[in-house]
Amino acid sequence: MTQGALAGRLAAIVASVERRLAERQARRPEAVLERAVEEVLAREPRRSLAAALAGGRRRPVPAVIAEIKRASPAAGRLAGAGGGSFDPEGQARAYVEGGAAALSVVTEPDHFQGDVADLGRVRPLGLPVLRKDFIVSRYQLLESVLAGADAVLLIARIVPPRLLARLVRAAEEAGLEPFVEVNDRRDVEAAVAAGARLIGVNHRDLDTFTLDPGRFAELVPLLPEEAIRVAASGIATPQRARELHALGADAVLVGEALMRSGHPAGWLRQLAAGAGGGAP
Ligand SMILES: O=C(O)c1ccccc1NCC(=O)[C@H](O)[C@H](O)COP(=O)(O)O
Repeated sequence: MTQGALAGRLAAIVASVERRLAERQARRPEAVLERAVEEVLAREPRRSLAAALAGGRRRPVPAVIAEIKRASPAAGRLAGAGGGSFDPEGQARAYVEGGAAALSVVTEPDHFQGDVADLGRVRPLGLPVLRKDFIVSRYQLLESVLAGADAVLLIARIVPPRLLARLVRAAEEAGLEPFVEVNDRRDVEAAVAAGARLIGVNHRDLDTFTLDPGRFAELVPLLPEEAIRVAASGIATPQRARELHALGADAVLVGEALMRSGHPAGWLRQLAAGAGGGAP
């Protein structure tokens, strides 16, 4: 189903996603989800992530997709790291107060301690909600609508180009906006061929989980002018977000720095004020 040549750690993540997916598919047929999706979309139209980020290059500061990430393979536990329990809605409210344009929620449970129910917990706050997971099938797209997502991450690295194109179309047909993440030139070609409008350049190497801070600058000239360009991962300070904006990012996607910050609204306001500097 997915890319045959996935390396060790990424392959392990995708394998556990596929195992859980097969269990859910066996319990609940896709046709049942399809009917439920129609009802949800009739009741609750989706919000546009693209509209929230469009034109970011021409604004004084980039739009921010602020992420709820409970843990990650690279960083370990991030939510409630100080010992307290984690309140995803409270965290998202701080992002809204700080002026975030959209919310991202990492939902993968085994390696990121994610919870798909967080999508529904933050949806009432009114911003477009991006589901970040390892999507390899249409079934997960339907689940994403039902859980409260407006947009879904599609990682070019983990699926062959033809499946990527099918998932982009299937996401749109399900009422979702596809956000295609790229790591290298080959991924960019696949994203463009798939018709992606929202493209995220991830600084994190998905095989080694190490960060390559030069990746956005390297790949941005290959992105179509009309694409909405997002720089993602390893953005530790407002100053770094401004540098990526100067390189042509409409938006930045920030997870760990906001999760670790004692004052995420302040972090975001510092970016909006153009103050830059270290992490608040
Ligand atoms: O975060 C990880 O360690 C990770 C490892 C393997 C695949 C994906 C991973 N992260 C998903 C993301 O895309 C990031 O959460 C997102 O770009 C935010 O990055 P950061 O600001 O560095 O938390």
